[in-house]
Amino acid sequence: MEKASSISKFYQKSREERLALLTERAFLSEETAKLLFNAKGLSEEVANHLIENQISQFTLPMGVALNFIVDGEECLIPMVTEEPSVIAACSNAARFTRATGGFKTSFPERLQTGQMIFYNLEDFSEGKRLIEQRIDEIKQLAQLAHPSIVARGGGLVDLKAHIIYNEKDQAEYLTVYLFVDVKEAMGANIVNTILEGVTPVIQEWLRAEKLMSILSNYNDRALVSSSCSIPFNQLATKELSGDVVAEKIVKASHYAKLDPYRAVTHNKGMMNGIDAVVMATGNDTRAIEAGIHAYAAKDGRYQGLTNWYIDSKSNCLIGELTLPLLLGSLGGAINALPLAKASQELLQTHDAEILGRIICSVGLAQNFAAIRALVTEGIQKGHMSLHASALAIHAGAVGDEIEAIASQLRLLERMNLKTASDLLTVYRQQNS
Ligand SMILES: CC(C)(COP(=O)([O-])OP(=O)([O-])OC[C@H]1O[C@@H](n2cnc3c(N)ncnc32)[C@H](O)[C@@H]1OP(=O)([O-])[O-])[C@@H](O)C(=O)NCCC(=O)NCCSC(=O)C[C@@](C)(O)CC(=O)[O-]
Ligand SMILES: NC(=O)C1=CN([C@@H]2O[C@H](COP(=O)(O)OP(=O)(O)OC[C@H]3O[C@@H](n4cnc5c(N)ncnc54)[C@H](OP(=O)(O)O)[C@@H]3O)[C@@H](O)[C@H]2O)C=CC1
Repeated sequence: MEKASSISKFYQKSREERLALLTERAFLSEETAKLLFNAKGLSEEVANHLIENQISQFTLPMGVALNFIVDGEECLIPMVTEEPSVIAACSNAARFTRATGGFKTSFPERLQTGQMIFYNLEDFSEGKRLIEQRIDEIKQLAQLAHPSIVARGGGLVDLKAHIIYNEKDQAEYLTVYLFVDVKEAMGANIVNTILEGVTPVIQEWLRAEKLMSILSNYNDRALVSSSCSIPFNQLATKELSGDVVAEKIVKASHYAKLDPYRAVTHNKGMMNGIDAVVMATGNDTRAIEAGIHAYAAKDGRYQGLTNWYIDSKSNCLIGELTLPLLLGSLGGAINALPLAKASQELLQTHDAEILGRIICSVGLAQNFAAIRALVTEGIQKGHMSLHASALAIHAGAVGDEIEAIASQLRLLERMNLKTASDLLTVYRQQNS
């Protein structure tokens, strides 16, 4: 069967049928499908050795978003999240892009950043000049500090020295930034190892005090971009024509550049998708979140990160997103988490750069889904109908009761815990 990520009404199938379909379409081996079907959490020793003071395991649901084409490749998106409607929205959004070939990405460079911070220099400008004149020596020091990453074709690629001024505009620190090709890793440990090897020598050169050496999660030397185009005729609703919906989406994207109150929620919607895939692939969600939100404030004001505009020649709505995304396909906890490797199989890639391209596309799709709903029917219709099951469970429904109560909740004008509990009481009386 052709390897297509578009599988209609996938959500109406059982978990077993879904996994069988993904195996049939060669997105999963039989063995990995079995692992996913039977997964009951980490082994005791893994859980006990991954973190400190371990007392239990906290599991979250794992799903898959459909309909994605990224750089011409059909791919399924594993997502770990507790939030209803995120995966449905992501799948729905990707559907809109298929007619024009899905998402196209670019990833010009992927360098991890580290910084060494010095103070109490005699002459800050002289110190800066000294660093700039001895770049080759610093590269050799970096290679000595971590020879194996150089053997893998990586290592220190670039560096810069900046004088950091204080509020009184006085030179107070000299910071040396290193930019390292960390190959398939996210590279925090790699860069920190290089920094600890290089810093003492540079400190001697500068005859300065060292404040600290640490990688930076502000990865502006690992910027990935994704874009998509959606024909107006796909955007029409019962009430609004496609071009009007397109214009409202453009306005929603523009407004998120002007008002931080909206920008934060706009980006949170995008992060619903990004975090879910970062988590599913065993990557460091905190590092990714910190870097992306900092990048959203790069121009001095926190802004929405997606750009939506109209191409009147093609009558399409165009979406673009550029993000700092430095993920690993190995290293950290990735190799210790069996489902992280299963996620790579689903994504059909073990390449950290391609993972970044896909995740950027997921962020763009997730944002489209949210703002399209917001400027048309509103978010509650889709979101709450999928939230109904969570409400039914919260009310105490189990087994068949969950869908029985959820389907009744979806018919109501408003649903909440009280209506769910009342429905469950009646349902149990009728079925006892
Ligand atoms: C929820 C939908 C998709 C329904 O939208 P719909 O048009 O009623 O869905 P449909 O029944 O026509 O189905 C369309 C496709 O959606 C998917 N889909 C549809 N239903 C399911 C389901 N149960 N399970 C899995 N997938 C589902 C599926 O791919 C389906 O294709 P098909 O299988 O029919 O070929 C739509 O209303 C929507 O996208 N709403 C947006 C909801 C959203 O964005 N949720 C994210 C969390 S809220 C959030 O992001 C925070 C926010 C909003 O504040 C961000 C911000 O402010 O920017
Ligand atoms: N602020 C932050 O974000 C921080 C994050 N961390 C944590 O650091 C971890 C990530 O650091 P990272 O350096 O990626 O982790 P690891 O040190 O776990 O993985 C990198 C190592 O993997 C080995 N390796 C094997 N094949 C490759 C390959 N193809 N490309 C690159 N490396 C390869 C290399 O070791 P060798 O060459 O010796 O075989 C390399 O040093 C995460 O757990 C993160 O949470 C830690 C500190 C701060």
